[in-house]
Amino acid sequence: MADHDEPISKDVEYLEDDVDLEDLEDLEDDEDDLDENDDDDEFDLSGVAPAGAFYSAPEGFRSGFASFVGRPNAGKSTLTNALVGQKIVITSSKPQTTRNVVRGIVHRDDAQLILVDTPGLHRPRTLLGERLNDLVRTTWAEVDVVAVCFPANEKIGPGDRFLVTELAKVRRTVRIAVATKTDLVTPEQLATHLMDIAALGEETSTEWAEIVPVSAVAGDQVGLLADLLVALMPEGPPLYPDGDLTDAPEEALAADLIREAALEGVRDELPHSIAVVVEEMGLREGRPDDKPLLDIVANLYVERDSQKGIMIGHKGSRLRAVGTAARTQIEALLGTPVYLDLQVKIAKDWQRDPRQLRKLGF
Ligand SMILES: Nc1nc2c(ncn2[C@@H]2O[C@H](COP(=O)(O)OP(=O)(O)OP(=O)(O)O)[C@@H](O)[C@H]2O)c(=O)[nH]1
Repeated sequence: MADHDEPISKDVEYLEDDVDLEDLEDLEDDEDDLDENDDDDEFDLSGVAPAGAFYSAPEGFRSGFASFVGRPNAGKSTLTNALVGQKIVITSSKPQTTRNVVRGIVHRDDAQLILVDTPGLHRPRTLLGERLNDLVRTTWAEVDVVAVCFPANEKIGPGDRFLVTELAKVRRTVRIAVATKTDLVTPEQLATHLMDIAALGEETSTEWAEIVPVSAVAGDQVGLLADLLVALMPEGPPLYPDGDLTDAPEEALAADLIREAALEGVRDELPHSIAVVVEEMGLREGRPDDKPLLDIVANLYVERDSQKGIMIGHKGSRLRAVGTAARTQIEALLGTPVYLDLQVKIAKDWQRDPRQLRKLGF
């Protein structure tokens, strides 16, 4: 009988704690060394312009940060992609697949809008859940505008109320409401939805600076939403070079795309058990300039042996399909042919283990 694991990975590996105190102390020593060098001309920065001064801006230029929030599946990632005009944030029909804060950048003649895509806020059940909620609140306090997404095809419910109430605790940040997926409802249903959003605002003492209906899929009102967001940004120079679409490291984008591919067709608890870490990424040496090849070595972590079997599939068929789908997406994003070495590993109960969470980047 064939061993299903055979072509992919023979051994079951557990994560090791590879950050130890000694490493941290070494780092502190290095910082001391730098301090001692303060007088050295070697660190002369006089020729370097201050941050923001690299990019000149016309009068009245605006720049700032906006974050889309909302219940899982509300359409936040799809909207970010529609605004930026290129696929940079993973979208999936499974809830809560967006873990990283990935920014999309909208470049316009009059403004630069930096979109921060956060995970959904939810009642925490695990340590991971708590950390994610902290991350969300920190993001809310730092951005210029928080845009709460309410899918038009779903009734406003306790989850939305919880989120808007939590958001009300963050002072200063401007709030707007976005009614998403308007292509899925009739004008009458949309009108009711918009009134429900207004009522929720009153109930939670939230002042919506705008209430905007959009459909990212139909491309309806996406431009208007961009205009409204820009109008709410402070005046200031562009913060990123022209042409940058995201400042997330390419490793994180690749890891997201692998996770997205792995999530296709799996159910129940498994989506929450998957984490992807890109271990290595680099252009293969010795290739002709016109035929580059990007090598990516990635590990897909699950929590249990049974899940590993599901991920790998019969004779490795599922993992191969995931690898091919992910590779195609990464190639499209980065514009370089990719060789993807993908292995499935077990990190036992990683969602509940602080050491493992750190190792996996949370
Ligand atoms: N019909 C329609 N579907 C949409 C629209 N926007 C998003 N969707 C679909 O809704 C689902 C969820 O969209 P996402 O953008 O991944 O939602 P999200 O809010 O980022 O989800 P999480 O990351 O799980 O919080 C996907 O299947 C999208 O294709 C829209 O404007 N119209």
